[in-house]
Amino acid sequence: MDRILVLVRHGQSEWNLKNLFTGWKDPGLTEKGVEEARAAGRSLKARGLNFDRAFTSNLVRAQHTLKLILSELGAPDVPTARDLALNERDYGDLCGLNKDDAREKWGDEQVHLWRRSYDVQPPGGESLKDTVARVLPYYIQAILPAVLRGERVLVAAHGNSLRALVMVLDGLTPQTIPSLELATGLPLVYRLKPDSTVETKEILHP
Ligand SMILES: O=C(O)[C@@H](CO)OP(=O)(O)O
Repeated sequence: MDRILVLVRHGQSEWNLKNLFTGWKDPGLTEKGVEEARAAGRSLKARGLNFDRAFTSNLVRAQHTLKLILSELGAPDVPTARDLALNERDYGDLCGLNKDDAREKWGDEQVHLWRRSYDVQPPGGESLKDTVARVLPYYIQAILPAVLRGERVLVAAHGNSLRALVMVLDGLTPQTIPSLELATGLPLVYRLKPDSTVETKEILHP
């Protein structure tokens, strides 16, 4: 039985392009983001992958990415669940600020801690640890059972909600997680063992 789990970060958003902290704000994809999502669909197709079930967040950039991928695969009607458990990390008071302006104001090191550390919370927002605490229960209750039933599952979500998931899947630690960056629109293809650990992982480049 195949236990396929594919994770894709949404394509470039309007606020990624403007270099703004985004979090739970809801900008759409740029033209480049649309093209990245289509390219992700094409690489999944070229790899012979199709899906029985999909999961996404309640933010449009992830939903639109999923829609474009499924349309490239010629499978627009794959049953899809949307849940805010998969939303981007809430960046709190940083939302809408330019990341370079934030570095000028608070320094590179502090901004890096807010963006990439495991447990430093941005003001009013969620740390990655907080994000893991909502993504992981949803993964265990909703996503993993489908994968273990043999359904091929696609998850279209966000940089930090997926870093939370990859941290668990890849067994990364609070010390090693800061160096994990997920590119927009690059599918991570996991094949799981029956005990839900990772058998193989592959990154699909266009
Ligand atoms: O702004 C955000 O919400 C995220 C993702 O774009 O940014 P970062 O990569 O800094 O965590």
